Amino acid sequence: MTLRFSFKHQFDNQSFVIQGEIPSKGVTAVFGRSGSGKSTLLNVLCGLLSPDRGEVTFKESRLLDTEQGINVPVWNRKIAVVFQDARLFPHLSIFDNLLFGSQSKAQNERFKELTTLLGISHLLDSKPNKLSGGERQRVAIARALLSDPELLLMDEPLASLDLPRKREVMHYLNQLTDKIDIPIVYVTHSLEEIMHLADNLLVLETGKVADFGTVEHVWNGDSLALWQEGEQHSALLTAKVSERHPKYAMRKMKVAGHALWVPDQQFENKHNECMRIRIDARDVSVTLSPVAGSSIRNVIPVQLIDIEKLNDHSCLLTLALNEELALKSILTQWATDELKLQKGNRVYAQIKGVSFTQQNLATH
Ligand SMILES: Nc1ncnc2c1ncn2[C@@H]1O[C@H](COP(=O)(O)OP(=O)(O)OP(=O)(O)O)[C@@H](O)[C@H]1O
Repeated sequence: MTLRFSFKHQFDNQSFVIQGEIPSKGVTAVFGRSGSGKSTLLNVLCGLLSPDRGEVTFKESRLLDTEQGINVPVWNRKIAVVFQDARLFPHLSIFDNLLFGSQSKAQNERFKELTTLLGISHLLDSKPNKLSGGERQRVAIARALLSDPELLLMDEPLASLDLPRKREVMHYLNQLTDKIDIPIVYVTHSLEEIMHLADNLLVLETGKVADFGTVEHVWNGDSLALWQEGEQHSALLTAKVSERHPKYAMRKMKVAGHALWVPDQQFENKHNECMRIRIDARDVSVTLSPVAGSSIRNVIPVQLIDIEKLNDHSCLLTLALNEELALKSILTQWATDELKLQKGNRVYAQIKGVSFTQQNLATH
């Protein structure tokens, strides 16, 4: 673990007792309801807020220790922050914005690498007002990284963009996070961003850490239940890209020793790579035996390990693929009764092909 924090702070109407550790690699998403303390945590990490009591240690050096009177100022922490709005200087070109406050020279390899990775090389002579919101945000990310930080904090960097722009910047961020080797702490309200970008997930609830772990672990646990109400339940699994179907444009994905067939989408170069796959509970149905003559290609033997009543008419089933991984399925109470489903039953999960859209697969 590279970044450790433990602090207490009291605002007029809200107290925070937040402690945790963030690994030295990858993207750690910070998620939680409005007011749960996400920005407060970021502000303490970068030094914009001095908490009442606490400590922050980064790579064994103390950035904050209220007992010892240590509080390294923002500009000496080697931490860069990207905010929701790009905060570019309107009168400067993109080139000058990028070099503002940076040690790097334009010829510098790093400059070339970052502007290429973020797809902004062709924008260097423009002024910020000529750029789209997504492009401005990509410039802001490049500028943050050109200050050679050892830690990057991002506070809802996509929140002010419309959906197509969000996806555009997410695509660039995805490539970037594979290439840069500093840890990123990424505040977001979006499960889609988490699925596509994050390795770890820290969930805050009313000023406290409610959960922390790999994205898959936290996603499939209970702490995201508020965000996955009713029809929105899903399971997030890791799948290995395997062979293409000899006749049809379908690709085999291996999940927990089972094969899932999904529409083949730009997977040629990804053989044997792992991807994330989100399977929505509404796309999973249950049969007591494999049905002959069904149109559904994906039929997997599972064990029913939990039945939860969602409302008057539907139930949420948890279907174990193995000891660690499970699918979720939403069935009507009627079907659950008629099939006499009970915990422990061995049944078959049928997964509809519609579950495998581009949005449900992440090259993470
Ligand atoms: N400077 C401040 N002065 C007084 N109270 C504050 C201050 N900053 C934050 N708070 C309080 O702390 C709470 C948590 O704020 P914070 O910005 O950390 O939440 P958040 O999880 O980032 O919320 P959001 O998702 O809405 O940005 C706020 O609801 C507010 O009540």
